[in-house]
Amino acid sequence: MDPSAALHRRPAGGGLGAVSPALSGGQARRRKQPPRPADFKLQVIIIGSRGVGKTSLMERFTDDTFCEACKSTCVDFKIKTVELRGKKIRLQIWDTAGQERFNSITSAYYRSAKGIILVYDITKKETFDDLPKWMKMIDKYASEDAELLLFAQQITGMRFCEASAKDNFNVDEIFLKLVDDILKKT
Ligand SMILES: Nc1nc2c(ncn2[C@@H]2O[C@H](COP(=O)(O)OP(=O)(O)OP(=O)(O)O)[C@@H](O)[C@H]2O)c(=O)[nH]1
Repeated sequence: MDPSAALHRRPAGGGLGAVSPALSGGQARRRKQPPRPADFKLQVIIIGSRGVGKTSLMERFTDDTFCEACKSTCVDFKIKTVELRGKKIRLQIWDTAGQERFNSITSAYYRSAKGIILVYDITKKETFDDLPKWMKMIDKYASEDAELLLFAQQITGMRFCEASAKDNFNVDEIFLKLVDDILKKT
């Protein structure tokens, strides 16, 4: 089941904020309001070579945690809801494997992504040298209107962001910038 489906289910019989006429005023006031449903659901995918910090980036953003020795990922996702431009946006963030042998699995997640974060590690030149390979994957599998954000280095036509999942530096800003750019297009 798509885990995002539950969020869009409205309460039966009356929509947002409706209370049963059988409840007295006091009871109605005490009753917890259902959370406002999200205005948008967006999928963001994080790609890049092995060990560049994709999982760390996702976990810092979604759970505000940092793992010193993360296990290598195949595919995983986390949810985070953010508010931006007066809209509530439910982000489904997909963390993918850096290992090439998983490309046939991870490529299936590109198509539905509205935002792509391509990560490399400024201390590992080989992860920079791999960028053309990732760009080819994007060209081949991603939607043409997906917003792309390169994480750590200036490349013509893309924005530049440096961040650290460990020090919690710039992580929220990166995700919110990407979502803001997606919203501007909707
Ligand atoms: N010092 C430092 N280490 C980091 C940072 N981000 C991640 N790491 C470390 O780098 C290692 C790899 O991080 P991961 O988040 O697992 O990398 P990944 O890109 O998801 O790896 P794969 O799933 O194998 O592709 C881990 O040991 C992290 O603790 C950072 O900002 N600073």
